[in-house]
This record gives sequence, structure tokens and C-alpha cells, in this order.
Amino acid sequence: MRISVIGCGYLGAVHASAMAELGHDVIGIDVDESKIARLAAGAPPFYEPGLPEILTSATASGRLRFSTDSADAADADVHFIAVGTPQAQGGYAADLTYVDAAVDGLIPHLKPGSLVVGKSTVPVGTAARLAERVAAGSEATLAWNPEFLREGFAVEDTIRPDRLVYGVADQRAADVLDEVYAQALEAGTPRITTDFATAELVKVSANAFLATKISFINAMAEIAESTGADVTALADAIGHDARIGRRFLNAGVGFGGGCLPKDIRAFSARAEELGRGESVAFLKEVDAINLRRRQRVVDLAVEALDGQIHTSKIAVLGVTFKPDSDDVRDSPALDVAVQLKGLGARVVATDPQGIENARARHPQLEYAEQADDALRDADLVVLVTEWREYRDLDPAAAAALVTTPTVIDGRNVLSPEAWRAAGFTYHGMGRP
Ligand SMILES: NC(=O)c1ccc[n+]([C@@H]2O[C@H](COP(=O)([O-])OP(=O)(O)OC[C@H]3O[C@@H](n4cnc5c(N)ncnc54)[C@H](O)[C@@H]3O)[C@@H](O)[C@H]2O)c1
Ligand SMILES: O=c1ccn([C@@H]2O[C@H](COP(=O)(O)OP(=O)(O)O[C@H]3O[C@H](CO)[C@@H](O)[C@H](O)[C@H]3O)[C@@H](O)[C@H]2O)c(=O)[nH]1
Repeated sequence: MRISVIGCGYLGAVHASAMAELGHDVIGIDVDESKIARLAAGAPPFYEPGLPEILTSATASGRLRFSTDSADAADADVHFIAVGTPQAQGGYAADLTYVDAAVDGLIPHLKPGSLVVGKSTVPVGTAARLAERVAAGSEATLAWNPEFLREGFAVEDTIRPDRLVYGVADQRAADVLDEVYAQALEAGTPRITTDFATAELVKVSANAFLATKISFINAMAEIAESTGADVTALADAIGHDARIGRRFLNAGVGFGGGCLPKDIRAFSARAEELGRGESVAFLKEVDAINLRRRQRVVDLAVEALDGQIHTSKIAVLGVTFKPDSDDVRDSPALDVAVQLKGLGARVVATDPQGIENARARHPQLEYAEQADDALRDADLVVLVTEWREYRDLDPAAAAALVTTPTVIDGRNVLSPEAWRAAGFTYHGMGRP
């Protein structure tokens, strides 16, 4: 099929490449010229495992092209909208200006019978509004097909999704999407075909559930901190109950990224508009618990440095919101680093992939390419993103580099026994 993908960021660049990998003829469109130039040259503008390989093979085969001009999408039968829906400035609601601009920019180029498919995460009600706009300006129709990929696993999640959700107003739109996703459907991926509102709500409720699960275990970490209990053992124990499950019960510095934080806030804002604020009032608590965990790491650092923060060097391991991504949007790790710097510490942050993005946002921090350079002469080590290389650090080698062997394990991924045996004072999150 001929497909266009409007918006080539973390979602769109992967979606475009994966669709081409599956054999479709794809054009990726973005307003960012430098991003398009890099993609067209086969070089991803961000770090995502597996993306370089499929981007290179798809651009080389001619099945994947890029442009900054939405007129170049005119041939496509299916147009995916993958532009950003960030938190609006000064509020909690989603900023829909990019989605509106993308749809408006496309309408004059839509050929009769083509399908516009929303992938961006939007407040419930958006698809119905945009469907009217598309119908008024063209002979195309609209569907909503929310995306559930995780950064770090984006290629795999796009090619082999857990499930496909189609929000459609007619059967033909569902049939077209079945053609787009033929391979996944043949491999047994479940498909839920529903109305616009349900499809939009599936997406935000899934993220709200995941955020709630993380804040639940972080709330237990707070209780554990006041009782001497160990939240990691607690998570293992409750996680054995198949109704609860162990996944997404890792207590630590909390959730961040370009999705969970802004999506729960936008959901709250939309529910309030609908007069249903009380139905999701708990999401405000989920957000508050989450932000308290960042503060907890900062408080532990201040306490560990015992009034000497102004004269201390702190090694911050990780700046991205999760490992295997270079994304620093709403990153708890970077937030902690910035707060510690604000308190007067000399902060040297390190990260395998995130330094460029972190430096662009926070040039006031010092960055080290190598973890050893961050650790050297440090008075405190703070692990805030659980990259494999930090989980695997040799505590004896780290002890030889630092000035004072104290570590805060903001992700509960280090062995307290091994780090204590190497001479470290170990502080975990909700662990004695
Ligand atoms: N990142 C993820 O893991 C993920 C997963 C599922 C859903 N989503 C949702 O997908 C959407 C995109 O997220 P993202 O992380 O890819 O954001 P992003 O900021 O990385 O990418 C958005 C892209 O859209 C481009 N853009 C903006 N206006 C445009 C226009 N009018 N025409 C063409 N391009 C335009 C921007 O230049 C940018 O490259 C959001 O709604 C997000 O919530 C993201
Ligand atoms: O037990 C856990 C699991 C995750 N996290 C944190 O939660 C955040 C989000 O993690 P994850 O959900 O893996 O990353 P995303 O790539 O942001 O993916 C989420 O957001 C996407 C955008 O909407 C959705 O498509 C995905 O399904 C949804 O998992 C990260 O900061 C993690 O460190 C924890 O603190 N504890």
C-alpha cells in the first residue's frame, strides 16, 4: 500500500520505517528540515535500537522516502498522523495545535477514498472533531489507531504489536487497516475494532493504568521507608499473584518520558472538561506520588552529604527517562541532576546516549562521556537511569575511583550486599 506518515519523531520515524520494512511504499513528512535530511540519509535523528537497520534497508530499497512538503503525500492511500501532542504551556491539557495543523495541511492533498489515521495520543473527542473536518474538506475518511510502542523496543513493538485498536466510523476503514497490518494479523495479533471515543480512551487509560501501577509501588516504597520493610521483596511477593503481575512494579525515582506524565495530566484535564474530574481524581495523586520520588532522591543526597553539598562532587549515572533511549523529556534522572546542581553541588552527569539532548536543555550541568570520569573523586554516586552498564558496574572498581563511597540506587538495581562489601554506604528506594 502507499502510506504517508506525518510527523517523524520517536513514533513517526519508527512507524514509517517499520511500514516500509513490511513491504509498503512509504513517505515520511516532517516540518523539521534537519530531521528529514538525516532520515533521508538513513541516519536516525535519535537513538532507538533496531531503527538504523530498518531505516537503512528501507531507504536503500526505495520503499521509504522523506519530505518536508505534505503535497508529496498526495499519492498515499493511508496517511498516519504521528505529530506531537505535548502538555500545553501553563496547563495540563494536551496541545493539539500540531495535530490540527497536520490534518489541515493534508486536507487539500487527500485523494478521494483515502484514509487519514490518527496515531498521536489525543483527548477523547478529538477524532470525532477531526473526522468532520476531513469530511468537510475532502472525500477522504478518518480513523483512530492509537500506538502502544515503548521506546527502547519501538521497532519490535511496531512490527509485532500486543494488540491493534481501530477506532472507525465504517467497516471500510477497518478493512483498509487490516491490509496495512496484514502480517501482524496473520501472526495472530488481536484486533479490537471500536468507535472513536473508545479507541482514544483505550490509549489514555492504558497509560493511566501503567502510571498508577508504578505510583502504587512507589507509595508502598514510602511506607517501607517508614517501617524498615523492603519494597523489592514486597513487589516480588505480590507480583507472584497472576492477577497483579510483577511487571511495572519497580519502585524507584518514578516514571518520566514524553508519554506517561503528560498523558495522565491531559486525561485529568479532559475529564474535568467533561464534568468527570472526580472519576480520575486519583491521577493527581499518582502524579504527586511520582514527583515525590524525585524529591526523595534529592533529600537522600542532601542527607548523605551531611550539610556539605556546596563543596561536593556528585556523579549522576543516567540522564534519560529510561535505558535504551536518548529521550530526556520529563526525565526524573535529569530533574534530580538539575535539582542537585541548584543546591550548589558540582554535578557530573553521564549517560550512554542522552548527553546531547540533556546538554541542549541543561547546559549548566557538567557531562562526562565515560562513567569513570563522573565517578572519579565523587563524594556521592546517584544511579537514576538503569542502563545495563550501570547495573553491571563493579563496586570495587567504583570504590577505587570515588572520594567517598556512598551510593544512592534510585532504581533499586544494584546489589546492596555487593556494594556494601566493597565499602559503600548503600541507599535504595524503599529498601532498608
Ligand atoms: N514516543 C513514544 O514512545 C510514543 C508512543 C505512543 C504514542 N506516542 C504519541 O505519538 C505522538 C508523537 O510523539 P513523539 O514522541 O513521536 O513526538 P516527537 O516530538 O518525537 O515527534 C513529533 C514530530 O512531529 C513533527 N511535526 C510537528 N508538527 C508537524 C506538522 N504540522 N507536520 C509534520 N510534522 C510535524 C515534529 O517536527 C516532530 O518531529 C504523541 O501524541 C505521543 O503521545 C508516542
Ligand atoms: O516498573 C516500572 C516501569 C517503568 N518505570 C518508569 O516508567 C517510565 C515509562 O516507562 P515505559 O512505559 O517503559 O516507557 P515509554 O516508552 O514511555 O512507554 C509508555 O508510553 C508510551 C507512549 O504513550 C506507550 O506507547 C507505552 O505503551 C508506555 O509503556 C520510565 O521512566 C520508567 O523508568 C518505573 O519507574 N517502574
